[in-house]
Amino acid sequence: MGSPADTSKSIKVERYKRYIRRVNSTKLLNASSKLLFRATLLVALILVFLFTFNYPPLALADMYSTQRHLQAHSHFLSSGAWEKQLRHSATPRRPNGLTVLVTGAAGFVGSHCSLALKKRGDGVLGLDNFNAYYDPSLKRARQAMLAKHQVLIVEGDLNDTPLLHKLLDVVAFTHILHLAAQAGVRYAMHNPQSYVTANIAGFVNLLEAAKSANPQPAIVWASSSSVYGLNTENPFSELHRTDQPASLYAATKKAGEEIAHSYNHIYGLSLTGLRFFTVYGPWGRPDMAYFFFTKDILQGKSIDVYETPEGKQVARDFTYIDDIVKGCLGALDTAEKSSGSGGKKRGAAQLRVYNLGNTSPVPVGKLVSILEGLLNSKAKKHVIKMPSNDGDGPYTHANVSLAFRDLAYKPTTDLPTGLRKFVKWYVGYYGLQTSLKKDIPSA
Ligand SMILES: O=C(O)[C@H]1O[C@H](OP(=O)(O)OP(=O)(O)OC[C@H]2O[C@@H](n3ccc(=O)[nH]c3=O)[C@H](O)[C@@H]2O)[C@H](O)[C@@H](O)[C@@H]1O
Repeated sequence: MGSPADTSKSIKVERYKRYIRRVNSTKLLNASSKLLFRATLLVALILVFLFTFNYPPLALADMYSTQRHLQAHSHFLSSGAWEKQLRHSATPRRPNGLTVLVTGAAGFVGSHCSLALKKRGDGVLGLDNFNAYYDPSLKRARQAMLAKHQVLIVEGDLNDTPLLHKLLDVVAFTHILHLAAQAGVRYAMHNPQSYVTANIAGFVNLLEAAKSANPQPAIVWASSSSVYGLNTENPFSELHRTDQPASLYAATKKAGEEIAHSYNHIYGLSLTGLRFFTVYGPWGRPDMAYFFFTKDILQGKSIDVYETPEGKQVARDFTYIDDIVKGCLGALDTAEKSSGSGGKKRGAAQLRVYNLGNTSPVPVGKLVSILEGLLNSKAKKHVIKMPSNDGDGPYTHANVSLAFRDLAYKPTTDLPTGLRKFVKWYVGYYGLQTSLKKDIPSA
């Protein structure tokens, strides 16, 4: 046993040691928390740098797509109610009615077709990504118009694979009317990637989902008159060359036709491509000439009217929307079933391509003079040579005998009649009735 002095000394030594251990461990804690803090700061700085300076489009696009993905997934999770809404919209209200997924349903042709299908008792579910290629508020207005008719549009992208699979799982679609695309001939010079993303990757993604579905739906989709490219035979027939596209837009549509061939061949998907010829009408696309000419004429701004390098007028086979809708419905009604199921081909399936035009080309100068009459305003015309490198062609002219034979397609609206209907809608939609000096003359 030691003396009391020894004991007190050893207690003090022990207390000191504990003190030192505590100090050391606090130092260690401080050091590691400092390290942690610095690491967190570094990670945060790197993230801020990536998002803000380094890859803004990529990082933001990823963020938005993840957000949309999560939104879609949160729909999936609270799925009962959401799935019920999908099924309600997609259920036909007539015996043997079609069950159609319409992609691009908030678009020009998509909204008209969705409404026409719904009105005759078919089930329609829309899909649209509401992108900002042109004023999204017009797309929202079309969506609201469709909602009044119990057509639901799911907000989502063609490239969102889980979403597509989910939609095809929830509803046994008999048909897909695929109209979602990056449209516009000249914009391809400015944003080529958007054409590849929507018209090629998006189309393949849709076909992948459709081929795996059970039952496989039949697919009708929008190709374009622009696939005729440098073809000089006239009027354009489905038998003519389409291997000389004059724009990237045309090339992606032509690629779509070839991709359709391969999915038909490998998986037995029933596929019908429709080559639309410059579609116009109420609820149309603001990026198209007839639409922005109307706006500019009313605002007293000058318009560029193109002529060919040889000084000739350019002409288009302008086709009225109601005629195009009849062609789309005719194609859906005559589409045979896909032959495969669950990704396996069980036999040959239908593969078709049709022109849907008006069979009557009109020079752009004539389009302008019709608008001048309807708007009661003189256009400030600026006639210029067509920019040589923007993919534009001098004229289009459809031979529609195949569509007439197989789809009973027969266009009935001439340009003056169709433009009158467009202008009537335009002044109503934008609330301009009173600014026009006189009423739009009726037919
Ligand atoms: O037929 C088609 O498949 C294509 O029709 C239209 O393309 P486009 O015929 O070029 O339609 P607009 O851009 O409205 O041009 C119509 C006419 O006006 C002319 N134009 C265009 C713009 C302009 O400022 N001035 C002008 O005279 C064009 O050369 C063309 O002859 C659509 O924009 C495409 O999405 C569609 O695929």
